[in-house]
Amino acid sequence: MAQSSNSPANSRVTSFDEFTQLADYSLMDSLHADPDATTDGDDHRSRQVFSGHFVPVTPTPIVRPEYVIHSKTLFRTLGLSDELAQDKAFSQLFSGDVSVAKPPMRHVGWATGYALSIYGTEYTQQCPFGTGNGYGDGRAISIFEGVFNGQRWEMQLKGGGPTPYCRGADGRAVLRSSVREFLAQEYMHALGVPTSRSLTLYVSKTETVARPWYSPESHSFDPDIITENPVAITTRVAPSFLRVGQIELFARRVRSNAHNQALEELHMIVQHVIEREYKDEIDSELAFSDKLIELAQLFRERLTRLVANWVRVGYCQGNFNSDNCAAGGFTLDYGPFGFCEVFDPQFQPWTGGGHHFSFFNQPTAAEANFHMFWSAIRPLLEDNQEALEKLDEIRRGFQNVMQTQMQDMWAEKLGLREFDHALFEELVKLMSHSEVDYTMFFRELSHMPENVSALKTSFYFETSSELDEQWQSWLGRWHELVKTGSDLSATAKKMQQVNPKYAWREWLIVPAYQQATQGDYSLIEELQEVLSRPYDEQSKEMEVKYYRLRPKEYFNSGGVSHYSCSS
Ligand SMILES: Nc1ncnc2c1ncn2[C@@H]1O[C@H](COP(=O)(O)OP(=O)(O)OP(=O)(O)O)[C@@H](O)[C@H]1O
Ligand SMILES: [Mg+2]
Repeated sequence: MAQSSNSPANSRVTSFDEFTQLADYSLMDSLHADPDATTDGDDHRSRQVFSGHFVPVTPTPIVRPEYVIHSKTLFRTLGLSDELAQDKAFSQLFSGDVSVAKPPMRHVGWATGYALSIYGTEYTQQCPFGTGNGYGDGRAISIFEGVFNGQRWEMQLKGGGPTPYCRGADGRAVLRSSVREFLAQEYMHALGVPTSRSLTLYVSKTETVARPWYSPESHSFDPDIITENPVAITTRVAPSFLRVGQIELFARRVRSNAHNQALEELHMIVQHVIEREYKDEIDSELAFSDKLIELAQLFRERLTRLVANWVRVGYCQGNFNSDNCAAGGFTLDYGPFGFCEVFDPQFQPWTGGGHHFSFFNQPTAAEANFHMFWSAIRPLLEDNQEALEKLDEIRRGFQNVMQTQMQDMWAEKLGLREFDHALFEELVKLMSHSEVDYTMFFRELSHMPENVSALKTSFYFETSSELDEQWQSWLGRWHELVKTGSDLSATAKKMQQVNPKYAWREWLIVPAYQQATQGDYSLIEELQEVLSRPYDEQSKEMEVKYYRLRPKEYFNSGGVSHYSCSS
């Protein structure tokens, strides 16, 4: 990738001063700031934001911050030395105190507004003003945009205090959800699934907020107690945090003729999406209408591939609304997520999510988001019938492309050259009947067993001899098909590269954030380590500890098998 002309090469950044030198706001400066905002960003009250692409706002630092963890992997990618994570000024900055910033870095961060569509239906009720003008980053504040080794990244605090979009809430995130988000982002990256990344995590030693949650050993569906939780700030990093909902917000303003710059602001934000997320793939010489066609094509490709990847690794985004759908086609918002343990196509860990966002419904949820994206960029082509037709064709083709991505993914997971419909249908039935552990089952299958007995370590349910026979015959047919590919050991090896050994198991994450509340971060570190190499066999000790079926007591267990989004 080309080195940006005004950024120094940063082979290794060892000091805070060097870090701040990498700030570069040239792209975001091309956008409109909210004309009603104070320039020093100190207005944190919930209010309507009528125009502009972002609101300058300062974060509110957490009180007495303490370092918990940083991502060594991401630090390496960015060229930051590990020591920086515990540097005084760096720690202050990423626990919300932007006053330490030195030019060219700025003392003010920014939050963005976005619209919300749930499963393709537009909502404004979530906005306290009923207009949609008060909905957006309520507790996410970007504080840095810069170029690291030629690549542009944005850094965003989550839990950095209220913004005008806070809707009267505290703008905070609790330690529990911050630990989950921190670990899950890096786990997804290690699995090879496009995602926002984790930079750092700091917790307050004294500041707490109250949230509904589950009492110990609760079987309640909804939270049954209110608990005080330490507040924390995780910083996430991505090429941008532009969401489908953001493009929608500007398109809605065009439709309602909200102000006379509405169409221009929509144009600008879409141009910005191209610049930030698709620059390397879209020829800058193309006419804008052709760029839009390319953008739609590329986003469809990324989104369908993303969702196929989610299903491959057992990930469920329990609230896949357009405001949680990154325009760059990567995973965003690790609140209502979970990973499927006991195989269930309708798995949905988030109690507020409903069936439509369950595990196997994700392709349909993605299509609804793509639909909103398509209808949001359409006004930009209104005077170009030919381009509109091309765009509509891309929209119509979503389902086919999605299906192909899913079938290719299943074929890969099963070590087959081609997807086999009958074999797959039968497998889904058997996996459901035997209540298999999704991750362990495919991992065991990657060792090419001839006999069903070898798969039973992944079963939660004692199978009948009849079911065993069905498995045996399925295995026979599978082996026949596998044989038509390359040699068995090469296939096994390939399968082990798409079927992870180490899964996200919520009951193994819970103790990590609980111990962190007591100031012990060792389990978080251990999890970071195990989850950074999910396809490797790792040590016997790690296998015994982490390659395990979920124990009985964690079924139907509030905060473990299901949870509300009290984050
Ligand atoms: N404690 C809070 N204070 C202010 N706003 C909040 C708070 N919790 C959630 N929100 C806002 O409510 C909306 C819905 O919450 P949701 O859980 O999807 O988001 P999130 O997890 O905070 O954000 P993101 O999508 O940025 O990861 C978001 O716009 C979010 O900014
Ligand atoms: Mg969200």
